[in-house]
Amino acid sequence: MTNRIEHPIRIGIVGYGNLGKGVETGLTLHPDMELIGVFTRRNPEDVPSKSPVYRMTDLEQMKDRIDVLVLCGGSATDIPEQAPELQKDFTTVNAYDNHAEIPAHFDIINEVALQNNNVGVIATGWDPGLFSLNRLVAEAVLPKGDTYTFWGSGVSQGHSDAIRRIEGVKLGTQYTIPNETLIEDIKEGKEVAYTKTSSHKRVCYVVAETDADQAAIVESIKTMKDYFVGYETEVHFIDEDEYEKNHTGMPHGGRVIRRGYTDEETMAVYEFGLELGSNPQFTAAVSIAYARAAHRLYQEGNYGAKTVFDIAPAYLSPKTGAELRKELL
Ligand SMILES: NC(=O)C1=CN([C@@H]2O[C@H](COP(=O)(O)OP(=O)(O)OC[C@H]3O[C@@H](n4cnc5c(N)ncnc54)[C@H](OP(=O)(O)O)[C@@H]3O)[C@@H](O)[C@H]2O)C=CC1
Ligand SMILES: N[C@@H](C[C@H]1CC(C(=O)O)=NO1)C(=O)O
Repeated sequence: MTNRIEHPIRIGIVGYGNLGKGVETGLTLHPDMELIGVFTRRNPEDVPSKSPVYRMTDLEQMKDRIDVLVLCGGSATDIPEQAPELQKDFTTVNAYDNHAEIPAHFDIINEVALQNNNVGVIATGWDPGLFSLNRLVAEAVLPKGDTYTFWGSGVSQGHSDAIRRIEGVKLGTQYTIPNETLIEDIKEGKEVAYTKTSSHKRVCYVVAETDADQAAIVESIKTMKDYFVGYETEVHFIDEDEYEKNHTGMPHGGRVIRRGYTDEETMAVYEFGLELGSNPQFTAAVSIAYARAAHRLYQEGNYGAKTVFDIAPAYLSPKTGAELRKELL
């Protein structure tokens, strides 16, 4: 692993939504990184950032001024469209979270990154991301057992982004509610049926456009592949005042539980949990650490697409290998 980087890592943010704001805020906590600018599809004057804001077309003449682009668009449509194109000219990091499509996204980014000798770290964040990593470790350590993932209660950015993309939806937030009884049964060692339907409920609050077809919106949500199909889902239509008053917070969290065995009958429970005051800010914090790793991998000539499974933890830290080894004691 390349030790400490000699100059700050120069970061560009693509897309200024909740996640983009989180990266902008989070970067101020990392002395080895600097924000070069925010890049948006909108008119820069319409973007409420105090940082330099550019049009996407400005990236063309800024290739030599940016080390890593953190792609903060929505996974439903933005990342699949933007990431392959931007990968031609930049090392990138994204928080792509359409789980079913991650293998395909990896292959697309890998081909472009190898053709252009750069790095594309995909599906960072917490799920996918740190939850994925912990599921891997838990299953490697406890090969005999079962793994359960629970999210919430809180706001899923991906699911909220997805409903906001539906025609006729002006504003939308999706809450994920875990089945706490099922969690208790798992921890008590009971036999459980863990399915989409049994494990979570999804509750959506939507502000519809004035002339929108509300029945069509409900149908679009409940039949949305990869996001809502299989889950018990509620859709509530509210006015903009109620939305702004009660549904703009973005707390979340969850836990990965591996109930395993270290012999035929001795049980071990591996649990990794998160309690997040701000889902987007934490997701941004993970993407920032992986932006550091992406730049190091680029400097080592270790090109191509990477997931959290492919990157040694030490690459995430600003500390040198020697400093980290002292912390093992
Ligand atoms: N892996 C993980 O654990 C997690 C992943 N995510 C992923 O992050 C993605 C982004 O989430 P989030 O930032 O909440 O999504 P937002 O809807 O806030 O932003 C998505 C994009 O929409 C555009 N946008 C934002 N605000 C406005 C506006 N007022 N008017 C017009 N366009 C706007 C921005 O692009 P532009 O500036 O170009 O207009 C922005 O990049 C989610 O879709 C999810 O997939 C999120 C949390 C966890
Ligand atoms: N990717 C998720 C992060 C977690 C949250 C979640 C859910 O509530 O279904 N699944 O994964 C997000 O966009 O918030």
